[in-house]
Amino acid sequence: MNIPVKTTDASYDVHLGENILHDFCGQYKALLEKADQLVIITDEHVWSLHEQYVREHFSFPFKVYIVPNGEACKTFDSYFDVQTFLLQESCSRNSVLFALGGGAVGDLTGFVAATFMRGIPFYQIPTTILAHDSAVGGKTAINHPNGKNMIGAFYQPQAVIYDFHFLATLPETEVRSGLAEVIKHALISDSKWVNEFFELPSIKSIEKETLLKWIEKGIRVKAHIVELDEKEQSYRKYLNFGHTYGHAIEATVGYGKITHGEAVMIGMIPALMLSEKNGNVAVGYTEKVYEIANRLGYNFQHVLNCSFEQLAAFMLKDKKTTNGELHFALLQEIGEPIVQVISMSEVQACDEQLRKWIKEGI
Ligand SMILES: NC(=O)c1ccc[n+]([C@@H]2O[C@H](COP(=O)([O-])OP(=O)(O)OC[C@H]3O[C@@H](n4cnc5c(N)ncnc54)[C@H](O)[C@@H]3O)[C@@H](O)[C@H]2O)c1
Ligand SMILES: O=C(O)C(=O)C[C@@H](O)[C@H](O)[C@H](O)COP(=O)(O)O
Ligand SMILES: [Zn+2]
Repeated sequence: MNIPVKTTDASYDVHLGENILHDFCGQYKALLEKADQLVIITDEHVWSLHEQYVREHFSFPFKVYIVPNGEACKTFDSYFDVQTFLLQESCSRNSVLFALGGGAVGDLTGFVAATFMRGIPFYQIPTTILAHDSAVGGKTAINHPNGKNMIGAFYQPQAVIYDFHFLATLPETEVRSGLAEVIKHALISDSKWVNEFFELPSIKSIEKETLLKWIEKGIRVKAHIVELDEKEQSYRKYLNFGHTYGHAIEATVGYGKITHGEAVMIGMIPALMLSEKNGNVAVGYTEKVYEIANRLGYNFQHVLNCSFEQLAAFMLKDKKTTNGELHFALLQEIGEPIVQVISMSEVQACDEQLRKWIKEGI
């Protein structure tokens, strides 16, 4: 199956399916044969699990560069190391990169591609559930101690090859992390879809077919919003639902010490509280989401390891903050996102409520 993405900068397809890597090589043969070098950027863990599959199904000669696992690769050091590798291997403007991994590898590789010799083509080969979000839409970045994804570019891939084969090796923690962005896509687009999550007894109970259907729906939501607003001037801010507080949690706890998805799930709780207060979301809805999040094993204890002052300092540096004003993605109704200016004291009230729930239960 293909989902087309058409932005002002680019048009490309997201290819979805089981064992599609080989077919992709056939489909893009003419294009890829023109490149002087193909370089796969991946992380240690993904390569140790999937090297054999890739060697068997990627039908062109390629070089591989291995970066540290997960968030540890979204650093200036890794960025520099990959660029150095490309230069040492005499890569040129005619070379092509492949990001094989989760969102961290994808964000790093995309940023390298955007800047190597002022831009070379790259393909996303996502291997996590979370990357149904990160591989689509062209946000690329590395982190800075002052904030998440602070150094980056909007740079669209040539195509996304989402081969479900890779998902089989994901541990439960990463399924949980990816599911948070799926739930985000549901909350900002479709209240009936959200109800499906309320019925889940556990992460383990999710059937593969259901998960793949949700991934596809999530990609469609993301692609639609990116098409409307590629550079995040308006609608794209909706995709940041849960991220103002979530990114602050991630930066305070320490990059890689909490999964991105867990931080986003935590961040969606204050965003939902604000949506009850300022929008028409039914009073009590946030409690329901908090309960299901706990049932699915999201760990809210991380909040207690962060002071509100630390979180506030990061929220003030959020990319959506302008002139000291927090622009929060909220919901007018479930499935109907909006962006509102929110005062820090309103966020603090939600933070206090959340801490109370974590310490005392609802
Ligand atoms: N660009 C965007 O639009 C966007 C959207 C959402 C998230 N993100 C970014 O994506 C990152 C999080 O994504 P993620 O969780 O996919 O990233 P990740 O690359 O950190 O992967 C998470 C972990 O799973 C491992 N892993 C990857 N594939 C695996 C597989 N098939 N089997 C077993 N283990 C596997 C990795 O080695 C890593 O340890 C964050 O940095 C976040 O900021 C970006
Ligand atoms: O694609 C987008 O736009 C998003 O906001 C998707 C988010 O899930 C993702 O985490 C993104 O990287 C956050 O972007 P940022 O601009 O807040 O760093
Ligand atoms: Zn995210």
